[in-house]
Amino acid sequence: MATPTELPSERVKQMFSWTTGETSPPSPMGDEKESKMSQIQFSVPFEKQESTMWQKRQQAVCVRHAFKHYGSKKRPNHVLSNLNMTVAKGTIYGLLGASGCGKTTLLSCIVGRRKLNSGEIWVLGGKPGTKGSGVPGKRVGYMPQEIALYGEFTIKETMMYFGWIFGMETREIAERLRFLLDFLDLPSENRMVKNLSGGQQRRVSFAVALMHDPELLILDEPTVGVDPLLRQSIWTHLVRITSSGDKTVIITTHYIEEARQAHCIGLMRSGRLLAEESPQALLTMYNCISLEDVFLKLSRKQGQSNQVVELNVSGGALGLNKLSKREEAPYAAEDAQVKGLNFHQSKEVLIIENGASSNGDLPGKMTEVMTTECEECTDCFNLSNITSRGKIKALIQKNFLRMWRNIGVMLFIFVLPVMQVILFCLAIGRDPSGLKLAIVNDDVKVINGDCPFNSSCSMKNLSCRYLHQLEEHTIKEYYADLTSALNAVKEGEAWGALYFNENYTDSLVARLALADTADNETIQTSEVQVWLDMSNQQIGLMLNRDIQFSYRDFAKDLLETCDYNPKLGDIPIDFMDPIYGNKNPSFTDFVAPGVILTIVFFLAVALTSSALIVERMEGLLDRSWVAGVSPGEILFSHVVTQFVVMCGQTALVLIFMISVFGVKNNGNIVFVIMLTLLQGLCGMCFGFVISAACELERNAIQLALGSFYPTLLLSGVIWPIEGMPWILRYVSLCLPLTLATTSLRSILTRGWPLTDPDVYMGFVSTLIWIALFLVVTLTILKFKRN
Ligand SMILES: Nc1ncnc2c1ncn2[C@@H]1O[C@H](COP(=O)(O)OP(=O)(O)OP(=O)(O)O)[C@@H](O)[C@H]1O
Repeated sequence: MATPTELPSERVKQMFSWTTGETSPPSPMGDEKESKMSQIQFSVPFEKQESTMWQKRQQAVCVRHAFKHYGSKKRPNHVLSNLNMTVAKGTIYGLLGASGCGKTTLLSCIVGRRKLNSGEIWVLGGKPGTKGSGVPGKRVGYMPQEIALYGEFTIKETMMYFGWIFGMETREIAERLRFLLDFLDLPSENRMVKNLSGGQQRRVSFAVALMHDPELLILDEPTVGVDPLLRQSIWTHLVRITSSGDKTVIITTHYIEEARQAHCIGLMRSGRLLAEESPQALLTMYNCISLEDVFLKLSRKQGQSNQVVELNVSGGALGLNKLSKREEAPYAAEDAQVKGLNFHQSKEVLIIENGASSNGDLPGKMTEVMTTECEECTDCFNLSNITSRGKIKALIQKNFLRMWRNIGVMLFIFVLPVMQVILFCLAIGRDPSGLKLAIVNDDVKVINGDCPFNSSCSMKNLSCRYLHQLEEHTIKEYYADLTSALNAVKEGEAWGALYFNENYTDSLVARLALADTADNETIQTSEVQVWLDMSNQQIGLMLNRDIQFSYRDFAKDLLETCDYNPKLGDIPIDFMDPIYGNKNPSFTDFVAPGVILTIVFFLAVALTSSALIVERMEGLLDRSWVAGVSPGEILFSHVVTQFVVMCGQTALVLIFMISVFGVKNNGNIVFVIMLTLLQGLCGMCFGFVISAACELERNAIQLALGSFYPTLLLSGVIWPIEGMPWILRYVSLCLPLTLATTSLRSILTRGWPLTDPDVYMGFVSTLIWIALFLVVTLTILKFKRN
């Protein structure tokens, strides 16, 4: 591009006549810029020109009246304020500005990662994010400021991953990799990214952006941490790829002087472009010897006059306009000094190898003309679609590799569920044993714990015969008197005290003989008196049950040995064989179905809840999105990976529960497996919701952990929901684990088939929850992407 000093008078005249309508409009980029220069130099008042759709589409990037703020509408942080930018095709555009002035924000809007609050952006003839625009997608190569690489990948795997996402063939990727390794002086392709130095990692990140040879290369500080020689060779490469005219580069850098090699420089401050010129033009216009001085001059000027020299393209004519104070409100309080630029670094002298770049000439060439003015640009480009299979392959392989390379994750996936099952089966549901009972037996003299009795039809020492039945779970300790026995219970040395009075055997025989004619005293003295510590419900109820059942067994045994019908000793209720379960039901069998589902559900939640967050925080999600990966594809790849993991987890959990620890399964194992897998998927989808909703990993962990207990308590896993207040019962039914637990319990303990409502409702509710979670996740991801 011609610099102002080089502008021939004829050309200026031509431009002047264009503004007054004497000639047809010249080419958009060159003439807009030249018009601006002429306005500066010759103070010619330009009339407003409308920037046509045609003109906007001719540029590689065209930004008009861009406004962008972060934060709420009430307290917005304005980052872009009426910014206009024009990047011609086939040029290198250096975007310079102090730290925090909005460069990254502008770039993320250009690549379609963020949306403007108002204004418009045209990239390669289309609007980013619209169907068919190819942006985000493979038309753009984006190197974000952060490293944004998978640390556990080798350089080769990194290239394969992004190459497949861009739809490249493996062979093509390998060839490109060889070139990039050599060009960027990278170490062996088998080195892990996390083991590379910071500078090497940045170069790998740069290589990823170059990988697919995109039409538009957007580089956010690519030369940070790169030595001067390599930095120069990067610039030389950029100049080379743009020289053909069909590749464009936008680059931000804090090394201001290196930007001399750009064809055009945009000086940005406080969300606007102060100038947009070729380096040579800037130096001449502001009479400076370095770009750094130009920037300082412009910034000081802006601060001193409290006016912004703004690139105003409203209506299409570029010009440096003075804004009124009112318009300048966002800047009024801002310090006039330049903030944060690394000026000390930019002093470095660079060897300009390429003449074309140093003299400021633009090698830009106008490519195909877009004549249709379709806003959504659906049919504007006939791009070959990016192979979805390649993307899915890349995403799935990435998920597996990340898991495989992380020992902690592998242990979490396969060892933790087994440990949980083993601990559950060993620690929960077994009857307590070795419970001490303090016994005072005034009926029989007990010496050294020996309480003698005759097991034939004898009516002697019946207290000892009864105590013999009370063998299970208990340890009997004999005390001399009732006071010391009760003290033992009070002090926690025994769980209960049993007292037999001195006439116990005689009174019991009399009671049996006299039946309904027995007097109260006989009845009273024939009773065993029991004091239990009921502070522990499980132990108290079990001892209560054992003491009663032992009496029944003792009475039946006595009657039988004396040739009476033993049934006379039983209560007149006959409990037949249970229809489901057994006469002595196990708590383990009751809890096991819920525990199986809880383990699989929450392991999946834990595994996925931070998956997207970690990628998002490391900038990886952004990079994948800019490369054209959709939220749906990301979710799908996680679903596939998780499903494989869940198959392994389900197999381990069921094998240990059913085969090793003997939890009863009276139903069809296929339905047991299916329901467990579905619950795993449901947990995974819940994890996605958390992952999509939370910005920070710690919030995700808090939410996942926070949801664990309420779900466990309310889902009828450890206590029947019939015991809850009725409102809670309804809440419980609305949770993802409740109906599934009931369903699995019905299959395992009752052996019910899928046609039973109790069973199929578990499947139906799980499927509904999966769909709901997926919809919510996709909605959040899409919302956040916008
Ligand atoms: N996600 C975000 N939420 C809120 N504010 C943000 C966000 N991203 C950036 N900002 C703010 O927007 C302003 C511009 O940030 P941006 O990253 O675009 O600057 P930059 O010019 O690229 O800076 P640097 O050169 O240091 O990278 C800063 O004040 C920053 O704090």
